[in-house]
Amino acid sequence: MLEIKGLRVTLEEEGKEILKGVDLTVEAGKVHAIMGPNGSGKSTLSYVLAGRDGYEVTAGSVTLDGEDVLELEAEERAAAGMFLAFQYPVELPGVGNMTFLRTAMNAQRKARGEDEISAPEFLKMVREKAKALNIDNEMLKRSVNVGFSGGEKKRNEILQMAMLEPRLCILDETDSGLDVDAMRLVADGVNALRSPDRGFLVITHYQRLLDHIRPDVVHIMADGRIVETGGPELALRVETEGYADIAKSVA
Ligand SMILES: Nc1ncnc2c1ncn2[C@@H]1O[C@H](COP(=O)(O)OP(=O)(O)OP(=O)(O)O)[C@@H](O)[C@H]1O
Repeated sequence: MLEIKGLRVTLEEEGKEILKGVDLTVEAGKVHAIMGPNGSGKSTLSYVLAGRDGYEVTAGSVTLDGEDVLELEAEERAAAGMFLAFQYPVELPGVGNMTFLRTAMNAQRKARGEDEISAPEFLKMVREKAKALNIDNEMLKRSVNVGFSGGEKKRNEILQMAMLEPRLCILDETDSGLDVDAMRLVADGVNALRSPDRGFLVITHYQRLLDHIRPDVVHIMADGRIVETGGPELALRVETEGYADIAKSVA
């Protein structure tokens, strides 16, 4: 489904190379996790996939179901079914959470040539999904993420993901700053979305999220490359050995 080949990326302003040849394939129905030391390029990879400005792709390719992702604008990527839950969700003062969700859903439906979702259908869906994530009606009425606690912002990201039902979900450190109960809710939200035609790329530092979201494949990124790939046991190895020992065993 998602195929990344030899991806090299530099920062536009400084010309510093961050990604140094990333190869990664995420199949439909699979959950891939990426772990790795601070500064190894994990967030950069997610930003480049989402189409954020400021990065220059100097080599390699990214395709989603055979379509060249790098040629698409950020909103076209979303319409193609990519969703990114950010490490630092943005606040949108003056934009109501419900209005935002409905507008985003309808923009995607329009791009796919589908009819807009009706108000009653939308309300039913958002209430149901918000309830599962312990997001109350008052939070749905507030401006997007404004004054939300860190954990509330992360749960709100998962609500967006649940409403948009993307083909490829990318979660960038969605577990950071979550208390144990909130992490469970986030993990349950992700697990509820698992399906044979949906793929996940989960960036995380902690094994504990992966205890709840059982990944099919775990990758270790170091210095802008995927240096090791394995099953869930690789995440456990990181927990006990740390990255330095794994990097040594790879070198
Ligand atoms: N806009 C920027 N300006 C300067 N340096 C940057 C910028 N964006 C990324 N970098 C650098 O690129 C490297 C990779 O950063 P990135 O955020 O992708 O790492 P990460 O693996 O996600 O780290 P962490 O685990 O700490 O979140 C770091 O050294 C970072 O300082």
